[in-house]
Amino acid sequence: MAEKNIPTLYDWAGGMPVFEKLMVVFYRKVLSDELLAPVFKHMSPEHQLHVAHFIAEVFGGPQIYSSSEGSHFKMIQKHLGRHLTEQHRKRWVQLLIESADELELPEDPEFRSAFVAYIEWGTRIAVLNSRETENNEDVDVPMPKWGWGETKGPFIP
Ligand code: HEM
Repeated sequence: MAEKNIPTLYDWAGGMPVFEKLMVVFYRKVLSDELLAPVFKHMSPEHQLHVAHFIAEVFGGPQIYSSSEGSHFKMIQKHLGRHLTEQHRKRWVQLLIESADELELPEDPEFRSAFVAYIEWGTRIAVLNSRETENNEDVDVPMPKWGWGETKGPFIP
């Protein structure tokens, strides 16, 4: 397959409606989870939409989060001083994967490998940032970009 025809993870997942629905289902689970509910009880009404836009952008979607809602710097800022634990992180990952299954996001090994790799990376960064009280990043640090990685996808049956 010519490189220019390789879809982004965003397109392969089904575009923005899929990311927005994913976060609705995910935060419903989060708020009824006894470990995570206290962490998110003060989240803003826009939170789930912002996270949907953030992840969509990382996966090659439109620059909605970084152009009008926040920046990578601001996202880091939101995690500072929250003292997230490995237990929080693992539950977050588990609930997100369950939500992806429920919404029938693509199940092919290539997509799921790239998806989980980002979630694993992003949540570990969030935990590290949550131990800091100051943001040591550059204010204009670019958004992360995530592609197919080692699988060089997408899945071709
Ligand atoms: C890939 C991993 C993650 C991404 C991409 C991410 C993304 C974000 C973004 C974009 C915001 C800002 C939302 C806004 O502008 O309103 C945010 C805030 C926040 N995140 Fe994360 N996050 C991740 C992992 C985690 C984990 C593992 C936890 C805890 C278990 C967590 C807890 C929070 C909390 C508590 C806030 C602030 C909510 C509020 O009170 O408004 N995040 N995150």
